[in-house]
Amino acid sequence: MKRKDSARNVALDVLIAVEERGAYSNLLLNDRLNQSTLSPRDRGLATELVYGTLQRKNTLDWILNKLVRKGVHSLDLWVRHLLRLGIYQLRYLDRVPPQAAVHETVEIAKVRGHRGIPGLVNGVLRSYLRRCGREWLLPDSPETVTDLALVTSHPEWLVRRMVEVYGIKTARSVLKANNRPPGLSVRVNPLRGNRERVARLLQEENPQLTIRRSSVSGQGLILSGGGHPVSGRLFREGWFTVQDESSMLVTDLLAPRPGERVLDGCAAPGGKTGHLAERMENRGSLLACDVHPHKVKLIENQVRRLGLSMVEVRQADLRELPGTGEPQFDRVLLDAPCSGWGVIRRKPDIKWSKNLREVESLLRLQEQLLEAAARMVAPGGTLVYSTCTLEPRENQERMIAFLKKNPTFQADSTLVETLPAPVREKALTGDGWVQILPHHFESDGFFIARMIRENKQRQK
Ligand SMILES: C[S@@+](CC[C@H](N)C(=O)[O-])C[C@H]1O[C@@H](n2cnc3c(N)ncnc32)[C@H](O)[C@@H]1O
Repeated sequence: MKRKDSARNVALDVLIAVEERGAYSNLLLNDRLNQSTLSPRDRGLATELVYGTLQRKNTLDWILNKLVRKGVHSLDLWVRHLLRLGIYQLRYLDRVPPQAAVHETVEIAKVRGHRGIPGLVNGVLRSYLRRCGREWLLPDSPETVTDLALVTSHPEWLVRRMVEVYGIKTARSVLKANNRPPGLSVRVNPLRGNRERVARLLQEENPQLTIRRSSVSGQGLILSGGGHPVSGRLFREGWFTVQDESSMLVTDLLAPRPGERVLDGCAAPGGKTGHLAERMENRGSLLACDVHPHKVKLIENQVRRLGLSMVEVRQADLRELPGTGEPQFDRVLLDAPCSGWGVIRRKPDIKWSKNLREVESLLRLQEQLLEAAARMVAPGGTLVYSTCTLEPRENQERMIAFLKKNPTFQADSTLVETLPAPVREKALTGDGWVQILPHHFESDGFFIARMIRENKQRQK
């Protein structure tokens, strides 16, 4: 039988490939959707199935382990994913009638598997429906690590760490927020028009959109309610860029001015590079560097679309950039590679594919990158260090170690005055850094530290 290009088949292909190749779901899904002939509605369903199934893996497996005699891990990889997809629809997707979910899932099993598999799939899904009720109830307000891991569907090691760092109440809010769908926010390009004007034009181009102003960044708009702003003329012509609000705040806090010399040390795919150049009104010098050749092209694409001519894009390891050691930049941004625990709702595979050992290997790289970035900050200049993670060893503890080793830098005490009031109230930490958690503004979790280099070199 020929395989149908359906939303469920696409979702299944992606889920299998994520596990087999350890690749990111968002990239694979984009590729697979681009090759498919799915309608916009089915593309939406495939996307929801992929992210939802990855997000809820723990809870789905808990259910399946009660329904599959030898346990979910005794099944072939593709059958396991197909059953997760089936149960996900039955438990979480109100808009798919249960009979349709069972039928479609069994049809896929018939095409892909031998005789026994459709029967198994049919039996498991029907038995879930039959046994529905108290058996599948989970605590509303879980109190233990095990329950929290099951209810919010995260690995226990991550839940344990979140509870250790933030306490049970905040950890619960973070983990629940990780399961809510991410919003769509865009950054207005002030070189094209101000926020009010771009909001008006976007509304004209997409009448069904609801548009709100961001309370986190003055250039941000939050879009909801449908439409495809990214496929329209305004996007192509560089009037706006899709970017998370917390990520916008990073550049706001570096606050580069027109005419300055600025370095974006880990720049790809270029979200913040474009923002820096916009704030600099395309005047001065901005060097955007990234170590990966294929990612450098992404920065170039961004810069071109936004009509920014001031940016020099360079493929280089920041630690070996010619001129490292010369304090030549007024402002330096280090948006460091990190464990990404602040963006789990966008990339749910992070919680299954990474672990605490990975943090260990990142710590050394972050330290070296920060040392290299710091050497290039001119006296009196500003250094911003940011990550999209919630792990203190990559954030607060990194800062404490850095300031101890580099006494010519200090935390910028004026940060508090420059923060938007809602960020100051929710995300300013006692030691003067910003740690946005995903439930604060329904945006990405981000850590941001701003430091100033002394104007005179310290006498020994
Ligand atoms: C968090 S991402 C940067 C995101 C980017 N600032 C943005 O807003 O679009 C971290 C980046 O650091 C880059 N990177 C990792 N090691 C590096 C190194 N040694 N030198 C320069 N870039 C590096 C990675 O390729 C990755 O693109």
